[in-house]
Amino acid sequence: MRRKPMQGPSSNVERIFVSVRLRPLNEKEIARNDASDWECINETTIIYRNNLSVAERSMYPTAYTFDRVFSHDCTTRKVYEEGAKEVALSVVSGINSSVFAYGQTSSGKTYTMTGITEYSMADIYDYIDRHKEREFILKLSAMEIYNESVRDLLSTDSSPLRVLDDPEKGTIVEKLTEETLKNWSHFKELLSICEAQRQIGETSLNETSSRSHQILRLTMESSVREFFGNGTSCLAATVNFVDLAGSERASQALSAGTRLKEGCHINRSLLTLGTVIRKLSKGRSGHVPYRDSKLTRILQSSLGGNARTAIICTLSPARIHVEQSRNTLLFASCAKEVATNAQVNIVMSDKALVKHLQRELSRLENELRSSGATSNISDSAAILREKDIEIEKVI
Ligand SMILES: Nc1ncnc2c1ncn2[C@@H]1O[C@H](COP(=O)(O)OP(=O)(O)OP(=O)(O)O)[C@@H](O)[C@H]1O
Repeated sequence: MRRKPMQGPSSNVERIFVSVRLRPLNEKEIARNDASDWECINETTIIYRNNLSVAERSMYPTAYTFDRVFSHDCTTRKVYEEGAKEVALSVVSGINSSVFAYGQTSSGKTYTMTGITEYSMADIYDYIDRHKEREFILKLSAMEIYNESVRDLLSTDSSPLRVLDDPEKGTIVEKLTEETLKNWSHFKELLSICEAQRQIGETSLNETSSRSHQILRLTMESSVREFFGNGTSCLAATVNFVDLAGSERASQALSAGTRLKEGCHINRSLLTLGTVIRKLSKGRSGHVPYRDSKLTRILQSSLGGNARTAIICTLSPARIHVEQSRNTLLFASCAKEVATNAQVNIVMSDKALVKHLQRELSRLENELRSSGATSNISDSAAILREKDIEIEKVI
């Protein structure tokens, strides 16, 4: 069955929802007597508490405001409820969405995204339970971008996958496994496969530091049960859960050899992500270099395209990381200026499309008859001819 995505009636320009999550000092930092320099003073503002020198004061702000900030004692449940849920659950209404975690190594990206992915999935299953009148199909794929090469996290074959441009679907990852989810435990089983496959490296900053970008992608299709499989139209959308690798400089992680090479690639992808976000934050004029990295190519529609997007920027409170924390907040400040334009995605089967076009055809015929006007007759006849040709093409 050839399927044609159609734009739904609702289209919605909105900004990326940006939040900041401050983690508590960890045991090592406490043992080192590290000071905690950042404080969330209300639900939207985070401040730098340490005294700035005169020179610093002219260079750095002391207060930063976002859609939401989460202090060190906030639970991941709260971060999900107030920083990601609305965006992630758009998928049930046929709207593409993405939730990203951005921040330096050991700032809490994986900690945050693991919780958010599970809470979102639990809510999606809950939604399915409450909508017995609809039939749902959930498909999961998972990929890792490591040293600018894309790997399937649901396959034991670790050969790199090609990223291609498809005229209908946009950027696609060739041969990426897409598992149809049977139930919650199947989902958990697939998650543990991903976890085992993900490249784990050890750096001086975070003992289980992830050196790769991970994208978990859930595709959800749904249609009214009565008409399911009858060539009717359905809602279809994807939600991406993106756990980025650490944004720190390779040198700060005392990297060498392999780690250094990884660091460069990680930074190249994140550098491009930063450039794309910076360009988009200044409006849409000029070239946006999505194609300069695999990460931005694959996530292009989530960055200023047909998707709702939430970014959670994770922050270490320790004084030693102040430079990285400021970089993260700078990225977050740019991201909150970026607008996306999410639409409801209705996928039509050929049969449904023919029906839709036939209805359109008779609507135009009626309009033509009732108007009785002669001046527009040739235009209208041309439109009808076009519709006829379209119908012939899909039959
Ligand atoms: N908000 C938090 N509360 C308690 N512990 C946290 C919090 N955030 C992170 N941690 C702990 O800090 C450590 C580092 O977190 P995590 O692995 O999520 O960092 P990361 O940003 O994903 O790092 P990397 O980029 O290296 O993957 C983990 O042991 C995690 O359990």
